[in-house]
Amino acid sequence: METIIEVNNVSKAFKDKKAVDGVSIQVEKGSIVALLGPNGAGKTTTMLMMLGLLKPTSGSIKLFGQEPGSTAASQRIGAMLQEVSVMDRLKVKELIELFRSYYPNPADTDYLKRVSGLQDRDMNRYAEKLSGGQKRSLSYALALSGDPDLLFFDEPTVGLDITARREFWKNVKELAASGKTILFSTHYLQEADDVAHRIILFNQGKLVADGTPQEIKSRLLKRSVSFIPLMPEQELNLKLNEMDFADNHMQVDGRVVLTTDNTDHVLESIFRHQWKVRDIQIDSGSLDEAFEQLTVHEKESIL
Ligand SMILES: Nc1ncnc2c1ncn2[C@@H]1O[C@H](COP(=O)(O)OP(=O)(O)OP(=O)(O)O)[C@@H](O)[C@H]1O
Repeated sequence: METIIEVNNVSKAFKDKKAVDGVSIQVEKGSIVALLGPNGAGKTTTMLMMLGLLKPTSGSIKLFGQEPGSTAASQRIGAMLQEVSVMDRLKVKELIELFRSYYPNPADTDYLKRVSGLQDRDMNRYAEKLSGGQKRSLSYALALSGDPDLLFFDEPTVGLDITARREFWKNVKELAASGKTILFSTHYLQEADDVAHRIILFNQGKLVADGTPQEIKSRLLKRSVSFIPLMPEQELNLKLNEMDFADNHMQVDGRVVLTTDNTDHVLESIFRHQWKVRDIQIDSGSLDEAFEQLTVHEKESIL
């Protein structure tokens, strides 16, 4: 596997505020990686350092083995950042041609039009006259204009309607399947889960989890086993206190609910010790709730 991005113990401080704190990341060719985290977690700052637009306070970053910001690295990357700022007094087609001219092997203009959803009529409009959604389409076309090997998208779907969002991710998956590497930031676990091969979870400048969506979800998700008890209160309490595999238990609407990492162990224990219960159910907690809880706890790590 070819390593495309290498981030080694990088920190970034703004005055006395540590925006990014000791982050290390390696990204392999052809992967789609989500930087996930709440507002202010350090995702954009990390991305700007990878792009060479901000210098780390400490640590090092390499793209394709080169310094971020170097010509060798810049010619192989494209980016769509949160702030869509386009040059005034240039028409859409002029901007696209200008960007294409920066790269040794630019993408075909018709391809850029097609994947970005820009219409023929948009090509002769001044960029500053475009709607918010159209500016984003232009920004996407510009990010792809150099046919880059590595793409950065900072919250790319904010403001897009459902159809545009679906189209965007379909195209991103095709890009990855053709060998491009994609890094995007998002606030939404669901979006990261739907699209990314790997999720890197940020909180308060730190990397708090890194794994496949399945791994991240199984770490975030607490499951529960619940049942209606058919034994006296005293016996039930005794049994609950002896149960090793549950993190905690509570009673809700006549049901006993045991929260656990391992429902198999809890079930096995219930059957082995012949608990008198009925209507056993297994449930998953809400992913969004778990994610929210994880990211509000300062410095908590699930690595
Ligand atoms: N230029 C700057 N000067 C001072 N502080 C900054 C600067 N840029 C970012 N920060 C601070 O660094 C922290 C991380 O910000 P960053 O924009 O990287 O987070 P984020 O995860 O991208 O958040 P969001 O999802 O809201 O974009 C925040 O506390 C932010 O206020």
